[in-house]
Amino acid sequence: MTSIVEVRHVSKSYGNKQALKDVSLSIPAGRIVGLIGKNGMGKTTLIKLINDLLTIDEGEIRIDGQTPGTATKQIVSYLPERTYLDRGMKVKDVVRYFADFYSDFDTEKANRLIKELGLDDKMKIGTMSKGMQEKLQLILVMARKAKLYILDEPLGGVDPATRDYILDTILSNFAQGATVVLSTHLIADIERILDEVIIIEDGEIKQHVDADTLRGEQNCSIDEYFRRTYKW
Ligand SMILES: Nc1ncnc2c1ncn2[C@@H]1O[C@H](COP(=O)(O)OP(=O)(O)OP(=O)(O)O)[C@@H](O)[C@H]1O
Repeated sequence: MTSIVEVRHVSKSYGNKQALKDVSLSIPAGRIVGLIGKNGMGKTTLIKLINDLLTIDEGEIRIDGQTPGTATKQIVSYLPERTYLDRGMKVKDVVRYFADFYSDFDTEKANRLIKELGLDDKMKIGTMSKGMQEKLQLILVMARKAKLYILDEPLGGVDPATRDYILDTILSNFAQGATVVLSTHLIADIERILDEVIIIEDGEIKQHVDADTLRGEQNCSIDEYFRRTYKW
């Protein structure tokens, strides 16, 4: 299987806090991969390195064979942990902005999802709740025809009833053959969509397994296994 993300012996520190310790992993193309770990374990740091938002101390990363940078940003659609949308803009203006900025952005799809998820395109970002802003951000990210979608805590501020809807939106909207990496500590909610699970603890990769294999071997859900093994 060809891999879309290769991380080789990557370490990263903030001052004297080592956030990632000699991390190596390979993510095959076409899979939905969960990056699972408790708060502060290094998920966002790894995701930011993949997105060229932080510099690597040691090791190397390749996205579709290339070092993270301008070229990889063309093929990676990234949902950051925090909302970054301009509060003064209306939903429809943000959609236009994305369409101008990304050549792979599908305006029709974005507008359809905005309707489906019950958002009003005339609303100003600043008047929307945090959960509504998160939904909009996810729509914008999923409306790109990217090779790789990286979603940092996509369910963060969304109510439980909406989570399934969001997951279905992810499932039914990523481009054919693309890869989705999503980070979360809410395993129970997302495990049904995962092909692979990467467990990160204290900046180290503890396990990288096929979701069905893990469930079969352990005879329980990934959520149960994770709670039992990592004292969740
Ligand atoms: N800018 C920073 N300066 C100093 N330490 C940082 C900084 N950003 C992260 N850290 C530390 O690095 C470690 C990993 O943080 P990171 O944000 O990658 O974790 P995470 O798994 O994404 O957590 P969460 O689920 O809470 O978002 C934590 O101990 C955190 O305190």
